[in-house]
Amino acid sequence: MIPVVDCTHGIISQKERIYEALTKVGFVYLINHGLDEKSIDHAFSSSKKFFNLPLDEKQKYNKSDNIKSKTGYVGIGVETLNYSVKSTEIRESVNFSPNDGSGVDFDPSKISEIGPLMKPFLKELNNKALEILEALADVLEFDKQWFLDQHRVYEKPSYTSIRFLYYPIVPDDIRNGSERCGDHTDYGSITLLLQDEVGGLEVMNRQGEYVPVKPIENAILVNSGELLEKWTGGLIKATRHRVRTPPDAALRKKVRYSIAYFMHPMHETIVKPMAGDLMKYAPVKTEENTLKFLMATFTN
Ligand SMILES: O=C(O)CCC(=O)C(=O)O
Ligand SMILES: [Fe+2]
Repeated sequence: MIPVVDCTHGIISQKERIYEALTKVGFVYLINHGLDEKSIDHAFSSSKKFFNLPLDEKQKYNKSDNIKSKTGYVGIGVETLNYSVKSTEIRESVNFSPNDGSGVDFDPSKISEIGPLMKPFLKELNNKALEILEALADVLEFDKQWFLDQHRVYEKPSYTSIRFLYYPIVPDDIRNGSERCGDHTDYGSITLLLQDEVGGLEVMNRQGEYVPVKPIENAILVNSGELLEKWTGGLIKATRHRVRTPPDAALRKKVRYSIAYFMHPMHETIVKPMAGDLMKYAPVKTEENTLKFLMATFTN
């Protein structure tokens, strides 16, 4: 169901295929994307070391009560992505942002399990996300610089963040279809997801049915968020997705790790349709729009 695009000759050379996948499915797998595999392995092993710490150690890095901050450790039950249902989602995460403008300084290199290599990795992911956005601008016939100018996230505050996700074993008596991550769309511009081999991610098709996504080793799974849908007047889709425990009995006993890079425009950016149906969405200010989601999904 999810198109696989080989980027051996560069992201830009595959711009039409990437665009087409995001308009039809809202998700696309990129292989041979140029992101260093050693950096990916290192990121996963750091994540495992961190989540293996005792709970009280992890809680020292708790997300601040400042709702405007997206960074820090988020324990089980603190965040519910499907806020219309509010059942506990069995997931932990730890989040870092280049600059979320909250004034909360949460530096990954201060956690010895995560270490100093995380900053260059974040930058690599950021560059990859910018490359994808530039390719999309090209297909949409926007100014080549358009998306780049809205995502200067190292210079100005934004909700751009990297999120290490850990899904512990789900007890057998919990079966609600979205035990690990509730049904949602991402609310930024694009998300780059790296996942281990366990599986469980499901993406909604156009008939409204959930379809499992098969993990592909070292591939980047890209999906478009709400703001890209608005910017393109509905041409590019923000598709619903969730993470459930796999039905396979052996896999159900496995913990799962994934790493997501959420690219958001700068707080100050006003997003309004520039293609497709120009009347479909009212303009939104990025910071306020995202804050609305944070208030709905976090219990603190
Ligand atoms: O862990 C995953 O595979 C997906 C997580 C996700 O969709 C999210 O955090 O927005
Ligand atoms: Fe998501």
